[in-house]
Amino acid sequence: MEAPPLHSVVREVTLPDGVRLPELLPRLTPTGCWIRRGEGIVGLGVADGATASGSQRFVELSRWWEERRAVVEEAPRPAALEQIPGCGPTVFTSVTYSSDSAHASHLTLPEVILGDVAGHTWVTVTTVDADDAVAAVLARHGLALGADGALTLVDDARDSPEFPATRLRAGAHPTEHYLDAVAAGVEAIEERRLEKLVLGRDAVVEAEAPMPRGVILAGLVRDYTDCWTYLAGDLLGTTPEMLVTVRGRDLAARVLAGTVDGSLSAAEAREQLLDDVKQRSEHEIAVQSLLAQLAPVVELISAQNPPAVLALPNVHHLSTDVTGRLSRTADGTLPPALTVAERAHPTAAICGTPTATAAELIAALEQLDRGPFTGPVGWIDAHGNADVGIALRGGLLGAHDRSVRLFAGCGIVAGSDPESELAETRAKLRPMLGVLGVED
Ligand SMILES: C=C(O[C@@H]1C=C(C(=O)O)C=C[C@H]1O)C(=O)O
Repeated sequence: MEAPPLHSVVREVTLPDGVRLPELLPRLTPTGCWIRRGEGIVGLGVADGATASGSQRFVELSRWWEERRAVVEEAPRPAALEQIPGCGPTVFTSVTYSSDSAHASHLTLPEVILGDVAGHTWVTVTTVDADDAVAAVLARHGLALGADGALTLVDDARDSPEFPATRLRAGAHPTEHYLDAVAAGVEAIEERRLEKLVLGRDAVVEAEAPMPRGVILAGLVRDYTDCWTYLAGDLLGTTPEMLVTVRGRDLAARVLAGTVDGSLSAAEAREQLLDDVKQRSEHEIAVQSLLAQLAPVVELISAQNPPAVLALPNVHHLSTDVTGRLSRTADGTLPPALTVAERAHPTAAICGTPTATAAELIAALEQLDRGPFTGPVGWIDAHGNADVGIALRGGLLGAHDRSVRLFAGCGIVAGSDPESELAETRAKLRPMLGVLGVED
């Protein structure tokens, strides 16, 4: 059966009270979010969507959006907004790290998307029902649009909701399990079974009442300006690592591997990252894995060399930006963003080298369903532009948003010390623990 068309309208607006999008977040209940350095998009409600699992999850999701975006009937867009990526119907997506996960991978097309990019603020309204008026859709999300383009909040939620009391409890395993897993990983590397693997662990934060998603996101946006703050389905966090950005034929990525604590000064961090053989080789493995995996879909690709140091409030990372140009497929089209993401995933930054050996050992040692953690997360618009990050420094909300399962992991190479790696996972949990008001 042919999919019914999607109807979409884009309007240039001023946001309520003339604020920027991040300031509006605490007063919204978003279903999708992607913000960095104060700019991005926030989705409200769900117009349509798809889920998939197993080894064909990328293919199934990608096919669904290719079919859906082909039947979008869009009202003429204001000229100033024609070229803005993420404007118009856009899906938020989260794909699981492993094909074995019990969690679903999904695409979510919000009914309303508020955008604030490059000095433009707009609203995209997408419906399946052609008779669903823009005003009625906006009203469902507490918004009203004046004739002058001023967007207002109808129920006037001036103040952010109270954040409930929270507490931290252990995840699937006690921390000793993580120390043992790292020690076993180092042993496997010393036996030359593999070069590198990434081991993760989880922790759970419970709340006395539902935690307002908009407040969590606003906190992450405020504290981690240089990261991409995301929400897709029940997954939210703030990631510094970009799996793949697609703008037309242009592709970009940011590879991170090699980490020291954020309490070090810039000079100390540079010395311990740039001048350290172990950190540099761990980083190089991750960069090379991405370049090799993307080779079949690019005609040009290059990596920054030497790497830079990315300073975040909680950690410093070795960081390499990659840029390239996508190859056209046999029929002259460009590969869809999710196909490119599937190629790139999993990089050695979140899995290891060789990939298959590392993936097997991760499953055996972590004993954790990572779900969407370390999987692709981001958005894809109807022109095929996309930002797909790696889901790090985040967690998965539980029933009624009264709990969140957090995840953090570390790259293990020859000579890695279990206690230091455990400390590194603590540092990587800090963005979420901070905004959830929990002390580790
Ligand atoms: C796995 C995580 O981070 C990854 C591991 C890194 C490392 O070991 O140095 C650095 C960045 C990420 O690629 C995480 O944040 O949970």
